Amino acid sequence: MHLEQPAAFPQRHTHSAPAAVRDGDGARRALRIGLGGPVGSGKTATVAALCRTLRSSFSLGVVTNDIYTREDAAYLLREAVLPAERITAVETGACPHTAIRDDISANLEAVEELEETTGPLDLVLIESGGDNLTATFSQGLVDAQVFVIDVAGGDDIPRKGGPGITTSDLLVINKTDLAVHVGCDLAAMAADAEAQRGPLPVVLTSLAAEDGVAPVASWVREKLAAWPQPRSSPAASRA
Ligand SMILES: Nc1nc2c(ncn2[C@@H]2O[C@H](COP(=O)(O)OP(=O)(O)OP(=O)(O)O)[C@@H](O)[C@H]2O)c(=O)[nH]1
Repeated sequence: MHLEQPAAFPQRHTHSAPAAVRDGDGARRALRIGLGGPVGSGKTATVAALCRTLRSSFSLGVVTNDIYTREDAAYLLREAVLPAERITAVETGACPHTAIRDDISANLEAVEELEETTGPLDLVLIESGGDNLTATFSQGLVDAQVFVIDVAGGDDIPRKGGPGITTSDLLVINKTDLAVHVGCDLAAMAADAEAQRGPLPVVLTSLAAEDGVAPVASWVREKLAAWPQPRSSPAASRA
């Protein structure tokens, strides 16, 4: 889904960081993808579905962010989407965006520890706590970011803009199965999103459907294919 970029299209400031794929020892590090978006839009459900879809092909790790709890990590552990040692939680104790943008040290530590203890990993998914439309990840923390909104939040959300909607590397409009129940015009919502994003991709998902995460998984596979260095053995990440 693409439209030509409007003349007044805002400058991107959160796009993929240049690939710094080697750590201090010259070893390859995992691709880091951040998932942000409003409360309840389906971030954890997307992470869970991505793990189930990709875990047989890639070596995965997950870092979740919650304000006061470890609920998202607990959910992923209960669902056994990955072995327990591959899922870790950061309690932000403040607005979620602080920990993914302003002071990323706790998240960076969590990612690095995951890689040290369970690596080499191909991909680390970092889920932000639910926040508003302004929350984006620091380029120092992630290589690419996905912004998840949902139809139940209102079909005018793409028109409201904000950096997650206009500049994320992938915009996911989730819960399309609910569109009919909340009177959402999916085509208009997608068109508004495309108008805001110019050439940046938008996908529609329903995680209630079997393999509903497929469009996001395809995008992640493309990112992984473009990530330098050979893949490590996927066997260790199988749940
Ligand atoms: N009908 C429907 N429900 C969904 C879909 N995706 C997620 N949900 C449900 O929406 C609720 C919230 O999903 P989560 O994945 O926890 O949302 P989240 O963005 O991680 O929420 P926070 O971490 O609290 O911000 C859960 O009850 C999910 O089962 C979908 O595509 N369709």
